[in-house]
Amino acid sequence: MATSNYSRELDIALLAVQRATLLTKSVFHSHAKGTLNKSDASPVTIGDFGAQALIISALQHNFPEDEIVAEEEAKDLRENTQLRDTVWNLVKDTILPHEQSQSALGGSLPSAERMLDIIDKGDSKGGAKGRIWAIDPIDGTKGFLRGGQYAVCLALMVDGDVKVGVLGCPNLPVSDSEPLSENIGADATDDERKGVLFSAVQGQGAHSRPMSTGKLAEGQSIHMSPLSNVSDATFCESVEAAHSSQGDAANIAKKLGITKPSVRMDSQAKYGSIARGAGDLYLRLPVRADYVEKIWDHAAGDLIVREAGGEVTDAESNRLDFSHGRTLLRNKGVIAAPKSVHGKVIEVVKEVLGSKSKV
Ligand SMILES: Nc1ncnc2c1ncn2[C@@H]1O[C@H](COP(=O)(O)O)[C@@H](OP(=O)(O)O)[C@H]1O
Ligand SMILES: [Mg+2]
Repeated sequence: MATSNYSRELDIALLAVQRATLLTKSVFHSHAKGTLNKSDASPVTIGDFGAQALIISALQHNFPEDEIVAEEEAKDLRENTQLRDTVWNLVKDTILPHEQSQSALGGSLPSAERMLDIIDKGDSKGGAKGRIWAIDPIDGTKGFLRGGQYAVCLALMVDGDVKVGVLGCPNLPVSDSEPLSENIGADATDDERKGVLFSAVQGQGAHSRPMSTGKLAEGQSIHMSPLSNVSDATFCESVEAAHSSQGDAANIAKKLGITKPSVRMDSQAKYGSIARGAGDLYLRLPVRADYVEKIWDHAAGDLIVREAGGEVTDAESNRLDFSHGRTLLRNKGVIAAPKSVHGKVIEVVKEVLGSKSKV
């Protein structure tokens, strides 16, 4: 088979994520304005289903043979017609303003029933063979609900290896050079300086572009910060203490000589932020030994950081392995850092986590 540069996959993924992100934003605003009161469902439920439907419909139109691993299934919508109709009304009204994108994405979805079937196409078991897309329609549920950071995430894996990754981050600054503020996780009232799409293709670098409502601009190349001294690092972690041990992260930071407070934000916006050099490290440290990470929470971010010149591994320094189904069965935790300091960070991570297991 001829080698692919994945340019068509990237174009479709960017348009699909742009359209889905616009839908999630409109759900958030309608909810905030009280115009979504016909349903009792949470706005995140509505946004999740709607975004997943839009992305899968674009993928099915363009790549009908590909498999899809997505977070949601349509069961709840089949049982609740009011919820189904709320989602359907949003999905059928979410269009991109320029003609060309509409036809590239296959136009509008034909009916509410068909929308449910499309949502259920995300039930692939994943695995080590073939072309498989991973979708998280709203990553950072908690961030979305509080008006903070969240991301619409899409990645293409081929034989278990991530080839294309796109993250739609509507509440991050447009500018790659804006440093991370401590309250970025909470204070994200959107204005025209917010909203960014990150993307990467294996071997072709990572890029960012504004999340416009119209035709997308050319991507700007992004890079991890050229950090030579790890003690100068700004590190990112989850807002949710249940998702990543903030105590372990604080111990690790202290041992590395880091004095700046951590920047807490929800979702894969953390991967995008360090890939553009706005922050330096992303530490995700297991809280519960039995929790297994999901591939849709990491596939796009993993490629974007690595293509920006960073290294992404688990807490034991193994690469994230996307070839074992819907979860990262073989990995515990995530450590993402510029190549220059990743080894040093891992050394300290092992020291801190290792000393805990001996207690
Ligand atoms: N105990 C746990 N440990 C680690 N991650 C968890 C977790 N419980 C849920 N998650 C995942 O953490 C994701 C959010 O990551 P973050 O904390 O970086 O914002 C959630 O994605 P969703 O928000 O899409 O459900 C969910 O899949
Ligand atoms: Mg998620």
